Amino acid sequence: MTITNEPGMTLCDWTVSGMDCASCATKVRGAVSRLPGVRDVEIGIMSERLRLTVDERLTDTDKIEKTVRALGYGIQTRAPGKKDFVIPGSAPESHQGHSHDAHPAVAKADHSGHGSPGHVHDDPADPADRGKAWYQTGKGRLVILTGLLLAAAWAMELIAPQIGSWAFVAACLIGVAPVARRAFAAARLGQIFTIEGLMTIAALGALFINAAEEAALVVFLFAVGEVLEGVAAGKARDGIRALANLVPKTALLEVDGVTREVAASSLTIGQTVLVRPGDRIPADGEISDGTSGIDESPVTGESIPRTRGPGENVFAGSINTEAVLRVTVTKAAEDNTISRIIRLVEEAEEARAPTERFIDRFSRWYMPAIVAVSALVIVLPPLMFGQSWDTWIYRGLALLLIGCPCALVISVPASIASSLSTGARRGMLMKGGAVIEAAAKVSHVAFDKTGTLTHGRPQVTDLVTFGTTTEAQLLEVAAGVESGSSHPLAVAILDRAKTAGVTPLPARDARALTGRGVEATVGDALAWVSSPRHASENDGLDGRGLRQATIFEDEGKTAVAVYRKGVPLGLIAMRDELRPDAAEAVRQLAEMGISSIMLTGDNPRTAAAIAEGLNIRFEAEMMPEDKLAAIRDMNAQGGVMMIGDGINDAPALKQASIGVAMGSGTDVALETADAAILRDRVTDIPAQIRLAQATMANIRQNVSIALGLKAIFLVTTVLGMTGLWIAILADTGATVLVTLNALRLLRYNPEQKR
Ligand SMILES: Nc1ncnc2c1ncn2[C@@H]1O[C@H](COP(=O)(O)OP(=O)(O)OP(=O)(O)O)[C@@H](O)[C@H]1O
Ligand SMILES: [Zn+2]
Repeated sequence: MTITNEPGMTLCDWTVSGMDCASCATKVRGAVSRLPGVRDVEIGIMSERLRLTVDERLTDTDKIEKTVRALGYGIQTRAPGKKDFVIPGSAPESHQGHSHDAHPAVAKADHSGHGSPGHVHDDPADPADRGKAWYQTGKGRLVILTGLLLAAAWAMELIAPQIGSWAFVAACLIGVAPVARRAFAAARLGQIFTIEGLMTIAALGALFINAAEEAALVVFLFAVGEVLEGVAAGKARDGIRALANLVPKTALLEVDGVTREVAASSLTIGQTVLVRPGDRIPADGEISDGTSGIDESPVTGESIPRTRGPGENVFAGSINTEAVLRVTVTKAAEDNTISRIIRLVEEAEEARAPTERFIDRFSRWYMPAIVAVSALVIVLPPLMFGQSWDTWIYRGLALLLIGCPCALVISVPASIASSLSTGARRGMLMKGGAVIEAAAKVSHVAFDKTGTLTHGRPQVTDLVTFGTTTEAQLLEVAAGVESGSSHPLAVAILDRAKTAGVTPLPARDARALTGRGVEATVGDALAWVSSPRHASENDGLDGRGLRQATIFEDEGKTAVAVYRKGVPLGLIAMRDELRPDAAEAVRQLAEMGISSIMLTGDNPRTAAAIAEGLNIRFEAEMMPEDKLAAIRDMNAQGGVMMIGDGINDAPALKQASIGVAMGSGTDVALETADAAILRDRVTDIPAQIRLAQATMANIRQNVSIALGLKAIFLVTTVLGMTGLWIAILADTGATVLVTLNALRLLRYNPEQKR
């Protein structure tokens, strides 16, 4: 679900730090959504991002900050230096002085969230605060508790059991205090069933029935769990952090021959930056001076550096490998390709998969249900069958701990986060869990021909002239008609005219005839460049010309006819080379049980010649609406993934279960598709499906681990076979296990066939 800015509503964008466990996100979401004026809350555990849609009833963002801080997490606005919250109708000045961005110091000092050892940025500046924060994180508590437990055990052995016992009580109370504080804060904000709450009740309850040793052990294990959860979550996040670190912070700005270092985020369009060999390029731009090898692997995943020279585009984050370059900035920092990719990956993490929504709903009643069952377990046997209270209180408390749905809730986002960073490293982007789920189930892949199976850069191969027309005259007219068009065929014709030194004739009223060609007025007559079939239907091509066109088409070339009203001028044949790995991609898909089809507007003979080399089914002479219908049919027979260049086949991409934009470089329409492939590799399509399948398998494993462990220990607890500390292990242990399993996806190589 994406949040849109409806009229009268505003979007707030925050970073929340310290959320390592899934119940954290649930807690923050629950508490914040209770604030008046908050309409919609999106939260990503892995991206640490909190986005809100609010209306005018929320008069001050301080409320959001306070709420999140009260729960024990750090919060910072997303766009430093930018006012990202304006209340409609209120005077902007009243908010200027009251900056929400000026809080980094406060945010830093307040990182008391549960276990966040992985965070570099949460070292509080003040030593006293640092000590406090350290204690409140699981890590600090763990060190202190370890000491206390050892001391208590030693006292019990060597001094007196009674003193040892008290030492355990003390350890338990010290350990549970910060947990209880968080539980209390959450309860005050309306979040009654939290893992901290259950923990506190279980620890105090164990003290109550004189199980101090075990209570202390439970508190200790909980701290262990928090530390491990923090480490694991930090690892899962690293992928995204690494992306964000790709863009250099500073740039060498050149003004009037003088260079000085400036913040990369301050660069504006049109400025010139100097990029030394070995440096990362600070902004998307065009090379104005110099030629060098550019390693784009950080952005597109393409590992072979390419030589780029003046006039060519480069991406922010790529590495200049050889020579000094001057680059003219063409995009502001937030519009850089890499920034768009990062935003996309972050948003992808927040877009919850259907499975995840189901689990969220499930956990909402699961926790209260377990609390109710625990209460019954405590009360019923002693009251009805006269059994011992202590036994059943103990079992009830253990059940409470099993009531934490953490492992289950984190199972899906952890897998998805790992999967997204694995994909992003290879230039494979998928917009969220729902897309991954759909991609894993795909049964058909439909390819557009140009720009996906082929390079999308056709070259003119043959010119045929009729009557007295010369090649120059033919090109003059054709280039004139095509001069307004950006169609790959038009580009090829204009290119050829240029190399032949022919100036296109001036043309006006150019009009695209979808799927057929272009018409325009050249001089005082209408002229066309169109498919042979369209031309022969309009007296632009005679039988002999049509036969010649057929010959070209059988060779896999695309022929277009050029003619004036009733006067055939000639034929232009063009060939678009197949991508070298297209056949391999189709073969891999077939191996995976997925059928491929090529949908093209080109004629059946050219299509057949191309399809033969690929071993792919095809449908030719398809108008855009035919493509839509074909995709709708395939949708009905199971999922279909449509691959296009994302520029002119947006409707078909939208119609498919998954639309994948493919193509390297600036033109990838990241925003229009569900997924994107940034490298020039068709085999990335089967790889992406493999990654999706591996992700879904990982999620299934995680859900089984989480539910399986809970189910087993639920039974053993009620039967009295396992106790409190096993219960806590079953919770935090499962969470850690699930996160570790998700991390395996970081090392998964989707390019390797299974
Ligand atoms: N600008 C143009 N100049 C000449 N012919 C054109 C032009 N645009 C379209 N045509 C004719 O229409 C046919 C179909 O074009 P269209 O752009 O609809 O195909 P497409 O389905 O996008 O192609 P592909 O499957 O190759 O990606 C082309 O093969 C060509 O014969
Ligand atoms: Zn938890």
